[in-house]
Amino acid sequence: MAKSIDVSDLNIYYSDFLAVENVNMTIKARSVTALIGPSGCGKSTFLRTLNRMHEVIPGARVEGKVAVDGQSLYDSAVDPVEVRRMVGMVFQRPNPFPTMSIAENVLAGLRLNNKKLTKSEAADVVERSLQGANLWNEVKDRLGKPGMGLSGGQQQRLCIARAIAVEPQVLLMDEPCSALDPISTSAVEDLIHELKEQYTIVIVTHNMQQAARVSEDTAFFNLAGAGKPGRLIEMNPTKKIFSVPDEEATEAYISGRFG
Ligand SMILES: Nc1ncnc2c1ncn2[C@@H]1O[C@H](COP(=O)(O)OP(=O)(O)OP(=O)(O)O)[C@@H](O)[C@H]1O
Repeated sequence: MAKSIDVSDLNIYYSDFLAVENVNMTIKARSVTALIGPSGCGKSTFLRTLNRMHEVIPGARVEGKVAVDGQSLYDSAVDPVEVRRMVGMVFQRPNPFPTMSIAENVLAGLRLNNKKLTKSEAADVVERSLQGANLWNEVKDRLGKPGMGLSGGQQQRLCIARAIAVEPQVLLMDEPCSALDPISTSAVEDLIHELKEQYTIVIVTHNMQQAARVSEDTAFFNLAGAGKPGRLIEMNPTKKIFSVPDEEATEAYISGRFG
């Protein structure tokens, strides 16, 4: 089941550097939320706190709370590995495992979680995940061939298949189309539309048309100045952000006056 995310009073640090300050935000279940804002305002940093990938960087830490359906992710009893299973991630550049076949790539996350599967269970997961990522018809006759042999857009959908194979509830996407051509971008955007029936999706994008096309809600982050922390300026329904935003800074950014 897709889950909602509540962020309260979140401060995000790299050692002593406060990169993002005081974020309060509610992300709706089964919906797409876009994070936009100028370079360096902390969109990717914030995104990585939603599945505890931030703390993988030495010295990186957070203060405050992130709760997924009421469960606080940073409680001491919570296993970060389980968090990352529940909250999957797709990166900017497609990153299939180079030595693995298409099918092995889809199964890689399950294998990492030590899940034992029979041959027929594995075949089911591969088919269901590739169907879910709108890639099945294109690859069903070459599942044993290397994942790296696919086009960039196909590789990104393979990475999405790999992410959904472990049945997460939330999918984080960090500029998932920035390395893709317009046709592949459109395929991934169509897929995002379908995936939101089942998953809560948070997507970082530099492309404002893309935010407008794919998301229900948009959060605009900004920087008060060089060396200052990023802040959430405004979060609202995407239609409102792109027509009558509450804040002048949002208006200036979306109309291309800065950023
Ligand atoms: N590994 C790191 N160590 C130290 N500082 C970092 C690290 N990663 C990011 N930062 C800093 O944190 C701030 C936010 O960076 P982040 O990459 O989250 O911004 P962004 O909005 O995603 O930018 P872009 O749109 O350019 O990808 C920046 O000042 C950046 O220099």
